[in-house]
Amino acid sequence: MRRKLVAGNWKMNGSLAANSALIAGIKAGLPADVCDVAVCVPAPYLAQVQGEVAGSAIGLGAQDISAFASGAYTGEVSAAMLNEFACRYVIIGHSERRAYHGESDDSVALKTRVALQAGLIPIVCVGESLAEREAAQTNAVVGGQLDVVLAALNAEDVAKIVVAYEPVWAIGTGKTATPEMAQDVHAMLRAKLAAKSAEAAAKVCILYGGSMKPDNAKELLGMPDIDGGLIGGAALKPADFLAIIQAA
Ligand SMILES: O=C(CO)COP(=O)(O)O
Repeated sequence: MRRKLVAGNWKMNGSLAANSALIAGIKAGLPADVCDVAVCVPAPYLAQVQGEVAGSAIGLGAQDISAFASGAYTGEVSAAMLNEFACRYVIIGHSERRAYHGESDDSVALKTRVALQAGLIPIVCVGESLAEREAAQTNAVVGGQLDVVLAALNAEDVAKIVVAYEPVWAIGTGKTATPEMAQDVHAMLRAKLAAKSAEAAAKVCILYGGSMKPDNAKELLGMPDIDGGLIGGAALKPADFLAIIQAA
């Protein structure tokens, strides 16, 4: 049985004061040992949040990682730097990075390898646009995105990744995939993992992301191949984030 993971993606939100209040609120209501919990925070706040989650069950994550180890890469944050702040997770290939920062499938695959080599757990994001869904391209697009990552990994490494299915049209829009729609894609992704390694497919958490809220979390998380959530807006409100954790 896979342990569920509920991860908050704070995106480019927060401030020193708001982060403290948010973490304090989550810690105050965090149920004991329900599921794995993480917050993926903007890089400048890694040190702050590392201190504030220390000793709690909340894991720390980053939102991107450099494909390079060090040197003349202005604006980049390396795996070694993430490790210095005790990051456990790193989001890779979020659709916002693919759309606004030219992140390609090949770069996502490379960054996934870099994260694994550094002992970080990559949360590899895949997802289709509305136009692609309407053109019945969902499985081809989403499956193709995962294929590029899987081609870059051996079976042992595949078992260490987390996959997040985030339909682009559901992110921040209030429109959620129905549990059945999400389950169909998750099952397709699980089959791709299984083609690489049955053992890995049984272990890998496949998260759903895209307007997951307290009122739809239970149904989504009740599907056989939905192993948790990658939460945007609702992760910025302690009560909502805690309700999703409770639903898991
Ligand atoms: O992009 C997401 C998480 O990475 C989802 O964002 P929302 O939960 O705000 O739709």
